[in-house]
Amino acid sequence: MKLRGLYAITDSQLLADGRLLPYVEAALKGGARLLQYRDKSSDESRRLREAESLRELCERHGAQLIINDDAELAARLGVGVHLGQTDGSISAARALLGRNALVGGTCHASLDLAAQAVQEGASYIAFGRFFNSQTKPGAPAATVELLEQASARFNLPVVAIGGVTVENAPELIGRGADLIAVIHALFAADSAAEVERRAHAFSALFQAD
Ligand SMILES: Cc1ncc(COP(=O)(O)OP(=O)(O)O)c(N)n1
Ligand SMILES: Cc1nc(C(=O)O)sc1CCOP(=O)(O)O
Ligand SMILES: [Mg+2]
Repeated sequence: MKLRGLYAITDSQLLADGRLLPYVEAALKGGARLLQYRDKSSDESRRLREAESLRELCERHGAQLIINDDAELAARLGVGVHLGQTDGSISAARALLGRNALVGGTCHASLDLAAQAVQEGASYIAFGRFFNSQTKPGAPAATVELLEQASARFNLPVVAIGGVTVENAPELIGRGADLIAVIHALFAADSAAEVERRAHAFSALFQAD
């Protein structure tokens, strides 16, 4: 499957109080191709329960689930993982999860980090942050030129993350982003219907080009 389109990422605060499953289902109905479960808590049993429910939703909607930070949980569920620079090695995750699993890596604004991720067996390389991020204001900044350089140099899907909105995403896609990873502009919404509308709007950007 070609990895291209909306990459939705969950947020524990925005999706608290019973919003996790209905809002995620709305994002999937709106066309999200990848879903990352990003929960920084240490409540293992809740994390397992939620991740299992998300896996079921993703299966139903033909999307792929990716667990943030936690290759062991990904292995337990038979899904993918996203790893940052301090979350363990991509090659170890690849060995654990097998050759068909999605293993993504954070490359910040560095082509050298991307080259290393590619060499270790990553499925995609993620760059950011491109705009001010409400979710992660301290993330190091990247420029859009990096997307062109990365897509010319590496034969892997390129993900753009950080402050992405429906308004600024077209530039990222135009410069080479295959996937746009979004938290706030997708899930900071008053209703599941609004999340679905936003997800459709993000997804439509990929049909236009
Ligand atoms: C698609 C995608 N890209 C980058 C990140 C950031 O990962 P990381 O640097 O490990 O930071 P945390 O998300 O763990 O806070 C990501 N999660 N997803
Ligand atoms: C989790 C994360 N990683 C980033 C990076 O630059 O590596 S930016 C970010 C937050 C993305 O959320 P929002 O769409 O709300 O800005
Ligand atoms: Mg991480």
